Amino acid sequence: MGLEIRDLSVRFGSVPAVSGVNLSVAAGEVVALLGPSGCGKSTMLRAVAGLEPPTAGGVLWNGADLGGVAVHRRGFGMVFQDGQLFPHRDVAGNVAFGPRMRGASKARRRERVGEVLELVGLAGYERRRTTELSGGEAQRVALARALAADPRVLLLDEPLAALDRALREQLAVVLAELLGGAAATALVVTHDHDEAFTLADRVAVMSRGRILQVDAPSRLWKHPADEEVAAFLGCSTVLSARIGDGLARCALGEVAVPSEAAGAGLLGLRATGLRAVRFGGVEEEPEVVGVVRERVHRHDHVRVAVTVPQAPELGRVEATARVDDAPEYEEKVRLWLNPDGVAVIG
Ligand SMILES: Nc1ncnc2c1ncn2[C@@H]1O[C@H](COP(=O)(O)OP(=O)(O)OP(=O)(O)O)[C@@H](O)[C@H]1O
Repeated sequence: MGLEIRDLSVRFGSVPAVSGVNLSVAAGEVVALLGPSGCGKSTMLRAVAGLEPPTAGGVLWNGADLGGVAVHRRGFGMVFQDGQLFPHRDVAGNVAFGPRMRGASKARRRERVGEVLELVGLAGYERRRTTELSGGEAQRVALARALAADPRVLLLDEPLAALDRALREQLAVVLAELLGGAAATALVVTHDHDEAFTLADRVAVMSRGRILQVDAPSRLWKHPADEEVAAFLGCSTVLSARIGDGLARCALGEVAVPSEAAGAGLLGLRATGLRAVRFGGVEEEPEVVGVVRERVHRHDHVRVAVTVPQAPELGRVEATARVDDAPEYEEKVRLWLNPDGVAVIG
């Protein structure tokens, strides 16, 4: 029950934007569609809303096919990147739109507007003009407007993308709480990993019109289904390993893995999965040594690329070092694997 997307395809002329996608969103569940630009996320959301006719397949709500059901009769609420508030109405006028369309009394509308503005943290904003709101406030009003109509499903298309990074991170947490608190059923399109992982119960990774994997964030992070998903989730190095007893052994050493898997496997390493530490030649040479070939200062760490003399086949491998003791260019460093940045592929 809930929302079901079944064998959905949408073509634009010769462009297959969405190709045979299956996905279900249970009542009260938040699912994020995550993928690079042009992979078909927005088209899929628009097809669910009824704004884009499917070439094949369809969308069901609680088992009933929505094929012939017009956009405004689907009972879905939409929020876009730029809010699209009605400029000639104040905040209350925008938020009351849904309840007014459904014939709610004036008193009930006022009550509902107060409730949802409170929910999005904008109590008292009723009479504000939409042109005088900050970007973050405008998006919260857009969300309030969608929520006020008591939608069966919220469809959010990059709801925070127009905001600056700090505000985006802050509002993602607010939105996650809000969706959870309202037990909302939602499908959220985003190209931002952190946003998807913050908001969603499950994340669907899309590429070229298809869904590659749908899983809970923690599972997706530790067990990407294949190398493409792993690369998309930031694994810049893939290397073979022997896995057993909760340990993976590879050319860069040993690391704890949560995998039940045993035998030959593939590890995906994010830069945070490999730490580069100076040893200055004072101590005995460590087991796994890298030579720094590139270094870039990032906000809270130094990103280095190293070559590993004992595993030249890996080429340059990304690793992280501490800001306050960052190795120099060409310096030899001790390498160790950090389980937080290591995924078991497949
Ligand atoms: N109205 C349209 N007419 C023709 N082609 C379209 C149309 N809308 C989208 N496309 C094409 O369909 C594909 C998927 O586009 P879509 O906007 O769904 O991707 P997206 O993943 O949402 O990308 P972004 O993150 O950049 O918004 C792209 O190749 C795009 O160029």
